[in-house]
Amino acid sequence: MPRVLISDKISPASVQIFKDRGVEVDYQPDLGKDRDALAAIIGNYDGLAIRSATKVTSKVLAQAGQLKVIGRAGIGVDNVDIPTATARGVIVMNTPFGNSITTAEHAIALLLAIAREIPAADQSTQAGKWEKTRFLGVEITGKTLGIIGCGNIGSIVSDRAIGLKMKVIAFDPFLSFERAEDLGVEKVELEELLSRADFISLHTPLTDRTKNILSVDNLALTKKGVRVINCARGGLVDEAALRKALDSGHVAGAAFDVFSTEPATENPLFGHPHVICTPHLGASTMEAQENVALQIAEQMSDYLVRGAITNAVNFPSISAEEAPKLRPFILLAEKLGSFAGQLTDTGISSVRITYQGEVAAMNTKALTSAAIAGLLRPMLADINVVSAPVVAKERGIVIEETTSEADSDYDALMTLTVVTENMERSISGTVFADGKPRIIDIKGIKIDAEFAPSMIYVANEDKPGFVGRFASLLGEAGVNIATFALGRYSPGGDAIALVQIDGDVPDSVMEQVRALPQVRQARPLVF
Ligand SMILES: NC(=O)C1=CN([C@@H]2O[C@H](COP(=O)(O)OP(=O)(O)OC[C@H]3O[C@@H](n4cnc5c(N)ncnc54)[C@H](O)[C@@H]3O)[C@@H](O)[C@H]2O)C=CC1
Ligand SMILES: O=C(O)C(=O)COP(=O)(O)O
Repeated sequence: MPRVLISDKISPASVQIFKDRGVEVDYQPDLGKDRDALAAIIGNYDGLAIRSATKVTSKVLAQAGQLKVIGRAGIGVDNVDIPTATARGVIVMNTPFGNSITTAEHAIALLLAIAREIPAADQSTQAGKWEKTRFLGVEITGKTLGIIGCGNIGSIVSDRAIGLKMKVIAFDPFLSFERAEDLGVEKVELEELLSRADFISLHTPLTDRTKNILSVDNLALTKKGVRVINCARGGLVDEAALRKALDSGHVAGAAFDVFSTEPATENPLFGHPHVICTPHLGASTMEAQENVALQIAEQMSDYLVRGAITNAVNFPSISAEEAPKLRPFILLAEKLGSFAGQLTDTGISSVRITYQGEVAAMNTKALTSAAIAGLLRPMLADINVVSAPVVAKERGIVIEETTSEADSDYDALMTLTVVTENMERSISGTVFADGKPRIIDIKGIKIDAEFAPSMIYVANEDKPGFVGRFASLLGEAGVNIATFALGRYSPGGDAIALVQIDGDVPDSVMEQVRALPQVRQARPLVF
């Protein structure tokens, strides 16, 4: 009988679901906080059910010899080392929608609480002070709410705020104008949001692009008297800079549920009279906890007992028989998607995926899902291969799939074309006999390169001198080139370089590369 450890405060209702489905359960809701204790016993379990307190690090995973599945009763899986879990063949599942309404309601509660200083007024009143003139709040009717990240939770917050007669503006590069119109929100750029919003509420995942999205510079662009609400992830706001802006009176208030270090026992925001803090309570309602607990217990049992995969963030739903043949193509699809996603900064209107040769006869639905998940992952919180097409559709992205078993230069060829408001870019790849995915064409330019953990993509003019100067720049910065692939349309025409490097490339070096006269675009890529 498979064994599952529950190491966080997940509703005990989940225990019965596991038992009813033939899974043995060990309910130790406080264990997750102690990484050493978790690492000491994790080797005995096939499944681990968690919320956000358990940190599933590579050290914990190294001891998890028989672990097959990690189930997150909630949305964010940033407390799980997913690359390591994936490398160890451990499926990571979440419950992408079970607590979104509850979290949106918490953001609205904080918005009202900070507008009327309810916690401070409560404390003062219960201390017998009756300070009626101290607490002069602001009305929210007619005020502008700026939503940063208008996905599941951001769109529910928008809906509730519109109900409260607020004007909602949203910055989200992946929000289509049609979807914004349906939601009744005005899609704007970040700078405009910062300059117009009376309240700002954050609802993005924490990624390289969203880290410190409210930085010292961006806070300086906000309207005097703005109030900031963060119910998404700590790290989206520079907390020290926000404290300074509160101290100077530029920012009138802040309400935070999440912090850059959790549990937050000390924080720059603590102690300010116009700050409200809650201890990561966004998802903490009876209803949401019941939803996510029952859902995760069902999903994990289905996998452990029947091999069915639902809501996995690191694997598509596929049967046991087709898995070995499909796996390298799933990897190819994810990487082609990831390549395109990392190069795309504006809203995507459509994606075309063409399968030629032997891949056309495979489970192209799973492959397309994997490609879309790879494409959207740089922008979306923990998107999974099952929900990727639905999420894309919700965002107004049209997906076209074409299959042709006719011969091409390759036994199997997959081409992904991304269309945005102002450009179209395609990339093709195949899987070689060694089982490794390879890039063979970018924007119609032939190239031959493997995907590597750290790469630099350059689009340039095919003029003498570029390769030498580019390589010298990297060399002078101590960046070692592992492989170097070049391609071009025609002599002197558009060209690309795809370079595999050891380690990361500093931003300053990328700036210098972009400044080379022949360079049109240069991006670091990670796979
Ligand atoms: N406080 C709490 O207890 C809870 C917090 N959360 C957190 O809330 C966040 C949002 O969750 P969902 O709405 O379910 O995620 P989602 O994936 O549905 O939405 C995220 C949105 O952020 C947008 N986005 C990504 N990068 C962006 C950027 N650079 N600038 C602007 N927008 C960007 C995406 O396009 C997407 O629409 C996650 O971080 C999640 O972990 C979720 C549940 C409970
Ligand atoms: O679902 C999420 O992303 C959350 O942040 C909720 O976290 P929690 O389960 O309350 O520890």
